[in-house]
Amino acid sequence: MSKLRVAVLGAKGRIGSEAARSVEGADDMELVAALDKDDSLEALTEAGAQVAVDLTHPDSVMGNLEFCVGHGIHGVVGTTGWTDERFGKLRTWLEASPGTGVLVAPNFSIGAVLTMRFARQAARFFESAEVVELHHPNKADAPSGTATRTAQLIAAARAEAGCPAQPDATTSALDGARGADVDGIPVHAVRLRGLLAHQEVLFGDTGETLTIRHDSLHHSSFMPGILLGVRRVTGTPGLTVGLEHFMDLD
Ligand SMILES: NC(=O)C1=CN([C@@H]2O[C@H](COP(=O)(O)OP(=O)(O)OC[C@H]3O[C@@H](n4cnc5c(N)ncnc54)[C@H](OP(=O)(O)O)[C@@H]3O)[C@@H](O)[C@H]2O)C=CC1
Ligand SMILES: O=C(O)C1=N[C@H](C(=O)O)C[C@H](O)C1
Repeated sequence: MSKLRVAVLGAKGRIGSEAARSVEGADDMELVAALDKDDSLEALTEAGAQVAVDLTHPDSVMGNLEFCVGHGIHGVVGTTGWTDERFGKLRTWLEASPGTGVLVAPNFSIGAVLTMRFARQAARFFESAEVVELHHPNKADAPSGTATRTAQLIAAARAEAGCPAQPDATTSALDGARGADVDGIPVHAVRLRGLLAHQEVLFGDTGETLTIRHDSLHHSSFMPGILLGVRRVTGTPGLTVGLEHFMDLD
């Protein structure tokens, strides 16, 4: 069987360089392009790339995707910075390119995906919920894409179950002391040398708390998820948000 022709965008970056090595090491894939900032996207079509893995920067990802989708190249996207407006644009491009698929995954690590799933399950049983994400200090965005998604999932599960707003008697606070408000869930971002990517989801109710913690200790934690995304996206036209849709969890 012929190998999947895969390109990596952001191939000199922390995660992109690891992804390029993983694609090269996969028996069913061929790394046909490894591009970084200022490289021409035309190299993707010249190389006949079928899938582009984007691990670049929130400022770059939309331009890359407009090109890829416009040329029928499937996308596997780990880059953060997603908003409803950005998803809207991507959907429009995909509608004009039927057959092309894009996976946007806030986190490719299996443990982080499961953390989000468990947090969603737990959300309706506790009065209070907060998210703390901890990352290396070179990270451009805060809060992390994973923490934002986790908070959105918790908030949606609580709304669906008819949970009231959570208690918080704060009437005076320094700016930022209660974190960012993501759909009513406080999200706190720590940036600390020595860390990679970590998250705690805290739930509390009368007399008990539940903490779900996940730690990515090396960029290798994201690789099985990226390779899974590449294998599945070619048969999944349109937009898929979250690796869980490719993990047969239900
Ligand atoms: N979903 C997931 O599981 C994960 C997602 N991420 C996300 O991936 C992104 C990258 O993270 P990280 O590797 O730490 O960041 P890095 O800054 O180490 O790497 C990004 C690389 O992309 C390059 N780049 C910027 N613009 C373009 C462009 N238009 N085309 C090609 N390359 C470009 C950068 O070049 P230059 O430095 O010159 O700007 C840099 O080499 C972030 O958004 C991060 O949050 C990270 C880990 C896991
Ligand atoms: O920038 C990172 O490093 C990471 N970014 C992603 C995010 O913002 O959630 C995924 C992971 O946390 C690593």
